[in-house]
Amino acid sequence: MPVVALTGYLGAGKTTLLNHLLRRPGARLGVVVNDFGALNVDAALVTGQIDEAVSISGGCLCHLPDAGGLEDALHRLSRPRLRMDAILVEASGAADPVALHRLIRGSRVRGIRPGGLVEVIDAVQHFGTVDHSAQPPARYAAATLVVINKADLLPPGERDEVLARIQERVRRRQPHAQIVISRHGRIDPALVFDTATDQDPADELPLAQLYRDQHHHTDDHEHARAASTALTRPISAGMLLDLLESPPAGAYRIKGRVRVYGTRAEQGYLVNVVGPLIHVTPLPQPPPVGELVAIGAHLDQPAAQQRLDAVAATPAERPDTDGLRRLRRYRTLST
Ligand SMILES: Nc1nc2c(ncn2[C@@H]2O[C@H](COP(=O)(O)OP(=O)(O)OP(=O)(O)O)[C@@H](O)[C@H]2O)c(=O)[nH]1
Repeated sequence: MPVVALTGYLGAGKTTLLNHLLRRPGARLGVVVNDFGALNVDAALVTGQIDEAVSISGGCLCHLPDAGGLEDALHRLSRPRLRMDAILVEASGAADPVALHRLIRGSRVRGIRPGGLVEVIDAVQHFGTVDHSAQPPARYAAATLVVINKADLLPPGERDEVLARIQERVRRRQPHAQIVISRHGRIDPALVFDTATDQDPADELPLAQLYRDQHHHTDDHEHARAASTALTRPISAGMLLDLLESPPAGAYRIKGRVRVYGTRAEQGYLVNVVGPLIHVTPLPQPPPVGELVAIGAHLDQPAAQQRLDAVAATPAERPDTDGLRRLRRYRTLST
């Protein structure tokens, strides 16, 4: 289960973005906030006790008093019976994103993985608040997805120039972050998490979810682009690692279920990439049919499709020792 940090300066639009994600039909989201007084999650989306990890219509809410509390909250929200699609941690405006990111990466809670850090920027206030020195703000170092919000409030004549300046400042600190522009935090939830539905089989293939994403035209946000391929045979561990370590241009997330030859038998793996974060988990059984999906707001779709198809079209015939060694570096214990 991905744990996604949601950060941004005071008033940038974190809660607005969180509410937008909570409105995603069918999403089961655990939400951790560290200052409930400042939280204004849509009342309609929240029921139950505030300081309990209670399942609610759109998600789950609990209170985070301190760093130790984060571990406890993640533990409670990651319980398998809650069947969460993701846990979102909304930091207070004063929180240090780099420290929060470190806490999530260092978590010892089983069954979770870092799902990226979404930094929300107020396009109007940016240069008057967080970015006023020669060096771009250190807080961007940990960002995987930067949402430049309140674009609607920029005067039309200045809009493009201001947005370009903010992007340039972010890129100087964090060249690999994916940057999207938004109004009222309306970003494609597919950039942040996958939504499983009760109709999906227990060993759900991401394609079903992708299909829903691509054919859900009533949404009020720009759609992320995606490329996917089915894997009918074991793939080369080396080619897989090349893909995960050097993703196609514009890819923000890569996910998949794959089969590779281990030294003794075929092994299945669940792979997840978010920005620079690579996560590999062994599956109890190799999947009969595997799959790879790449998603990104600015994905070069044809190039991504070619890369994924090339992996699918080069089935491995035997264990690839060097590839397996690289794979093991990322491998985490299955839970
Ligand atoms: N015009 C406009 N207003 C926005 C946009 N996004 C958020 N707002 C408004 O900005 C105000 C602050 O938004 P919040 O989502 O509460 O910001 P926050 O980052 O959670 O704030 P704190 O938790 O206090 O740090 C609210 O009044 C929102 O309605 C946007 O894109 N355009």
